[in-house]
Amino acid sequence: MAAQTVVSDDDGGGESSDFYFDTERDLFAYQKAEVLVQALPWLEKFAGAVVVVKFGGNAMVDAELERAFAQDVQFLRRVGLRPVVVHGGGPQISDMLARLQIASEFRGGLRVTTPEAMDVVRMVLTGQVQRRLVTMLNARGPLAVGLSGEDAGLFRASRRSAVVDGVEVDVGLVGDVTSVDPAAVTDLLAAGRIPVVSTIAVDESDPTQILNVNADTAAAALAVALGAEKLVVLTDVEGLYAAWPDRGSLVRRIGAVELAPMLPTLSSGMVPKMEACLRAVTGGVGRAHVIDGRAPHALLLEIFTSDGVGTMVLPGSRPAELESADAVSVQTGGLA
Ligand SMILES: Nc1ncnc2c1ncn2[C@@H]1O[C@H](COP(=O)(O)OP(=O)(O)O)[C@@H](O)[C@H]1O
Ligand SMILES: CC(=O)N[C@@H](CCC(=O)OP(=O)(O)O)C(=O)O
Repeated sequence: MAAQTVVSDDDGGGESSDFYFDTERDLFAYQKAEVLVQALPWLEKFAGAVVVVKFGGNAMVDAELERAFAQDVQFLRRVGLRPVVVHGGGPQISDMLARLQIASEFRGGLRVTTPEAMDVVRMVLTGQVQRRLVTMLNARGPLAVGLSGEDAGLFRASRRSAVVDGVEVDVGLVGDVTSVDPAAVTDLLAAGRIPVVSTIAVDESDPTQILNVNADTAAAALAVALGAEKLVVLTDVEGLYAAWPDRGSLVRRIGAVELAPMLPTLSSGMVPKMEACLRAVTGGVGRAHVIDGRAPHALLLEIFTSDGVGTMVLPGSRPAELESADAVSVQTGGLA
């Protein structure tokens, strides 16, 4: 007689059952159901939770992935979470500036933004990227509504410079978010909508002037202002690497205490992302995550599986209580 596969299913509450499968088909069918069962404690834990999801321009690499992202966000909303999408669009802005033959450069990770470039930043973020995301999200129901940081005083910012080799350099119309009025977002959430936010800010010293702000830092500021349960940043790497670009050095969990001294050692795009995660968890957001937007459905895997994906940042120091809440162990007895 062929050996059976034994699956020991721990319900996370101390009870455990053994199931026996004679065929691979039976085992696969069980594993499909098991994915849903594993999601149960997370569905309970995150019922009604506000989750701010930052969708980076480099994660928007193809239409299929964008569709999968939209499905994930719809899924979160349909199962009772309250997702808020904050999007970037750096590469899309660079493409448009190149098409319009407007010179563009980054200094210290920030785009040097002339008044001419600022018009393009606003046009691409609010007029193109945000519109595309809203349309895609609404393919499964009219829930998404687009907002810019200009709307209802959402983001106010002060002008900032960049630091290059220890020297301050002027980067033009670039700001740091100094205050967030989340009322427009909370109104939409209360109405059951999915807010989709482009990160243009109004200059706090001149209400007629708009500023270009980094989308990671704006997403963190919004997550703090909303008292979000989670900030999830989707980008084009698996997460934070301790020894970039050594792929063996992926950091799965890190506390704010361990992350803070690491920031000066990081390079390029990871700096604003990890600063944003740090700002979020020190500002009261429960967890911040950096995950790979190139992997289809990474958002669902992060939120509804015990192991999650990518890098998780926790407030304080890295505690030991984080191992899986509902472990399921599979012992194969012949089918594997
Ligand atoms: N320590 C690190 N770990 C992971 N990625 C890093 C690290 N240091 C620099 N990076 C770079 O940061 C990039 C992500 O930032 P960025 O290109 O700004 O993405 P996004 O458009 O999603 O905001 C990665 O593709 C990688 O090249
Ligand atoms: C000041 C500054 O650099 N602003 C960014 C805003 C967009 C952004 O941050 O987009 P990603 O998340 O895709 O990188 C820019 O102009 O590219």
